[in-house]
Amino acid sequence: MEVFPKVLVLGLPTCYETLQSIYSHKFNFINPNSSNLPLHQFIISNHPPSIRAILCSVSFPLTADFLRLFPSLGLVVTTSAGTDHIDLNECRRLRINVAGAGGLFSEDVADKAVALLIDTMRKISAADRYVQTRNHGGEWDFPLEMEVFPKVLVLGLPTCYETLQSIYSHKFNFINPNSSNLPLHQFIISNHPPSIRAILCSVSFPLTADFLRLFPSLGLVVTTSAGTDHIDLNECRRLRINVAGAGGLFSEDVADKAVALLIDTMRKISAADRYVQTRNHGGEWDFPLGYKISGKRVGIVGLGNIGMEVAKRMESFGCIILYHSRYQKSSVSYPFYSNIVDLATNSNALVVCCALNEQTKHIINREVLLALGKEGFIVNVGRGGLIDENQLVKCLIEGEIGGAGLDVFENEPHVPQELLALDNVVLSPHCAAFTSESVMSLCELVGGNLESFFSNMPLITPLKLD
Ligand SMILES: O=CC(=O)O
Repeated sequence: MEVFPKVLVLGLPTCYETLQSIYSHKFNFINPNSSNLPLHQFIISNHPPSIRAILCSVSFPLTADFLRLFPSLGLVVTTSAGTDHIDLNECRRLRINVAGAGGLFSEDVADKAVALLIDTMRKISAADRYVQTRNHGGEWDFPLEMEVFPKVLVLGLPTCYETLQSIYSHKFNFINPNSSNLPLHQFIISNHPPSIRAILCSVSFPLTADFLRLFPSLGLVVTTSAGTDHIDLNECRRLRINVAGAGGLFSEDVADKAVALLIDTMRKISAADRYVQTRNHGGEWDFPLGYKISGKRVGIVGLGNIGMEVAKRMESFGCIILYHSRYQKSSVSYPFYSNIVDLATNSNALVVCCALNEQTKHIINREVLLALGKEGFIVNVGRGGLIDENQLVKCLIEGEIGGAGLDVFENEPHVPQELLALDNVVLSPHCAAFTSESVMSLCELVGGNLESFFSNMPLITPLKLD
């Protein structure tokens, strides 16, 4: 055999066994794997100056030092298309020829690339594992979502979510903790928090600083509300997380609801309904009188978009509008009260529709309620925390104010039990913003903000954070 040229085999190429069976009558393959000697000793024992060719796979790095062990080396043949495991500069310097697999594998590698892509996007292997390992007999519940869609974590199950999901699930991979039995924290961990770049939330989920910090790649919070008091905006600013809200989308709907609550409490609409529904004697009607709307002085707390819409509506009922706001507005002629107790003293009804923040928390306290008086009414469509709820309940029970229409509460979804027994109170489950129409518009707005964010375009309703 010594007459056949020596070929040193390194990294045991996949094709070696076949190659050997075909070519061993032409080449003397020197294979370190067939020996127990350490590689270096094996090479020395095979007289390196007699080796003129090396056959190698990608798994063996042919370094300059290694190549220099073979003073007669004239050829390196690698069984790969790539040659990054070979010091080509040294080959050039030592005039060693190099032969690779060229384009031999292109079609096979391309086939595999396509297979991997389809497998990851269509979850072929995951589906196989699912069928192999699932050991219960229930319905198939293999997820459709393709991981290539950007993930959007959904928190507080926004009212518009079902519609949004039906319209946008071909664009976003909505991750909804309510669809899982895992506790929230565990659900989040199982969804790889660094892969989550957007959160969609409702007012009912407090986005605290600690929570936001769970997501190192978070770039967007979209809330389905106009109010943003449930979000730590300072932390969003610090972490450079964009925030998009509903903007003025709901102003008319919320104003309609405020007017409805005011008229309901003053004219006792819900109470009248209860009276007719539950009265079980056949005698005369003896339902108590309500109050005329026209001519009443309506004090608006917070003359923003919603406040302006309430003012417009109540003016058309013949009411006189007064207001309290952070600043006096030069664009309106309604009397401005910088002191809210003075506003209450001069109003028959207060409609609370400002944002909740450190300055406005409990802006309606006992003093304001007493100033409003025994025939005064209050409506809250802002946030529960704007009113000191304990004091409100007390004043209602003690007859210190005439009645209240409440869409919001301090500790939602908790509603103080005492309120349920009162006939001069109208209650609503924080839904002033939502109508069939506004929910459709909200879906478009939320979807538009998500699309803008993921295509690096400006948000439609960005919140100014600085
Ligand atoms: O309360 C609802 C909202 O802020 O939009």
